[in-house]
Amino acid sequence: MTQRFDAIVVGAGQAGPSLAQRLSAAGRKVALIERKLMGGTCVNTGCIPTKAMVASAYVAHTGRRAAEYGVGTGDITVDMAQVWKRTRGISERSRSSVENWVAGMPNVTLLRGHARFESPRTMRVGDELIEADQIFINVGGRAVEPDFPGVKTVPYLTNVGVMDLKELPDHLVIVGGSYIGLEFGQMFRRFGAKVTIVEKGKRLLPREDPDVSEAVVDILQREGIELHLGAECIELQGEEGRICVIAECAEPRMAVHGTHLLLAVGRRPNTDDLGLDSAGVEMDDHGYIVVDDQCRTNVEGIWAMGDCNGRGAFTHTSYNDYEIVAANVLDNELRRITDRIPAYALYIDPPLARIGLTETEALKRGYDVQVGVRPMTRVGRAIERGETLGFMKVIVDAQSERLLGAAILGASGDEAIHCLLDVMYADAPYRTVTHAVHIHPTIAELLPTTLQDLHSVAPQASPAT
Ligand SMILES: Cc1cc2nc3c(=O)[nH]c(=O)nc-3n(C[C@H](O)[C@H](O)[C@H](O)COP(=O)(O)OP(=O)(O)OC[C@H]3O[C@@H](n4cnc5c(N)ncnc54)[C@H](O)[C@@H]3O)c2cc1C
Ligand SMILES: NC(=O)c1ccc[n+]([C@@H]2O[C@H](COP(=O)([O-])OP(=O)(O)OC[C@H]3O[C@@H](n4cnc5c(N)ncnc54)[C@H](O)[C@@H]3O)[C@@H](O)[C@H]2O)c1
Repeated sequence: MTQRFDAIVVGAGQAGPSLAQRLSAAGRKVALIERKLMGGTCVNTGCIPTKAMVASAYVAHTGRRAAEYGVGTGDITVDMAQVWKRTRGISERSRSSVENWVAGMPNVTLLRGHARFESPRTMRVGDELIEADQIFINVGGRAVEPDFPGVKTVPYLTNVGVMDLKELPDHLVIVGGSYIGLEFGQMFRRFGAKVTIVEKGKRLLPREDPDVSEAVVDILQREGIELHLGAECIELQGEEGRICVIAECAEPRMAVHGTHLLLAVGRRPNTDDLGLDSAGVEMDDHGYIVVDDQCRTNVEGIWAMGDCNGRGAFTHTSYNDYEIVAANVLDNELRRITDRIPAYALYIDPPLARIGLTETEALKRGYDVQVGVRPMTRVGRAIERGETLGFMKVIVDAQSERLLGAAILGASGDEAIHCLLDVMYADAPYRTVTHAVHIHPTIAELLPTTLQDLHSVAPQASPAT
């Protein structure tokens, strides 16, 4: 017999539980379906555990520098089992709180299992058939497992397995030099492993301005991380404990031998086994569910939120998709994905925080670009903390006097950047910031000064991509 609900929410990641709660508060009878761990990627194998590990790595790194600050320590050692235990504890507490939250939601039935469409209004979860007029998909994604020659013969880790290592690898080789590759690369180096990162791009982080890429390379190399760029033709050989990553096409030819291999070459959506064909829901060539500005799919009554719609790849974008859907469906308030200003942080140390356009993008779009740059060596708080790597950079449109974007690669940049982001959301002139009096001594204190020191950038001086 088919069980009837008002709404089905598939996936308990960043959007699903919040939407289930709003629907339930509006008196709807809701089925929330989760096939694995409540809280999804961020809570279990993503942001939360990685940032907990980054925190351990930061302590190890700062401990090694303790004498600079006049603090004595013994030799710094890292107990990976304790790093793992702390990380898992933080992640598990977060998962429990999602579980308890959902368990306390009136009108919400949690079904554990894999959901698959049987028709546009019906889904199967194990032996149960359920139906609803509104279905909200929040199925997230997983690591791409690339078809490199030799990949089937070589043991490798993804973001899931690498977090479960309870012993330090001697030499971790990482393929992919973006968020996951760089965050894990720096943390394992700080834990004491030799780390090599192999990236197919000719420069690291090609979506960022070249000055940002160069500074990130400098930060990583200072810590002894080996980088190989332009490695487009990866081949794998070896066995447990003796792995070889080869790129004949790299110049010079590259062959790196390591003990462990992490593949961090991107994510793919969990849409291949969702029965979307049976519902007639359109996907793009990469399997992302095609949605409009309100997260609606091509099938009336079906929405897709979070990583699986390809319109964002972060926890905050998934959560914002929930807010957009809730506003449109329940509050009769028009909210749109395109109202969102790009914002993200790469959690190496110091972090790279980014909002809006890069300088390169702003020039390409024909803005009358002005840029202000301040090295962290000229930020008092960074000097006092002994963390002076990186710089802050603001990008302004001289015509409208609006902020177009910013990058802060520097201590606490991930926090400080929000005072610029909020001014962008307010659509206020950048002078709002230059006239603001910030607290001394903070990292954000120097943002008004950086904005008072703008210079024009001609299109021909556009940084090479
Ligand atoms: C290592 C790593 C670090 C990250 N760090 C950050 C960070 O610092 N900041 C940041 O903003 N983002 C970060 N991210 C990205 C962030 O984790 C994701 O963008 C976010 O979790 C996406 O949320 P979601 O709700 O779209 O999907 P998910 O959190 O992936 O949730 C989807 C849920 O759906 C379930 N599911 C899938 N298919 C089905 C089905 N058929 N039936 C039932 N259930 C199903 C899954 O089990 C999962 O629980 C990181 C990601 C990784 C991998
Ligand atoms: N701080 C954060 O917000 C954070 C942290 C971790 C992960 N994430 C999310 O997780 C997602 C996945 O991260 P990711 O780093 O795996 O993917 P990504 O898509 O950001 O980067 C993949 C990298 O692998 C490289 N690559 C791809 N194919 C390759 C090949 N054949 N050989 C060598 N290099 C190759 C790419 O050039 C790129 O640099 C991101 O989209 C991000 O949104 C976010």
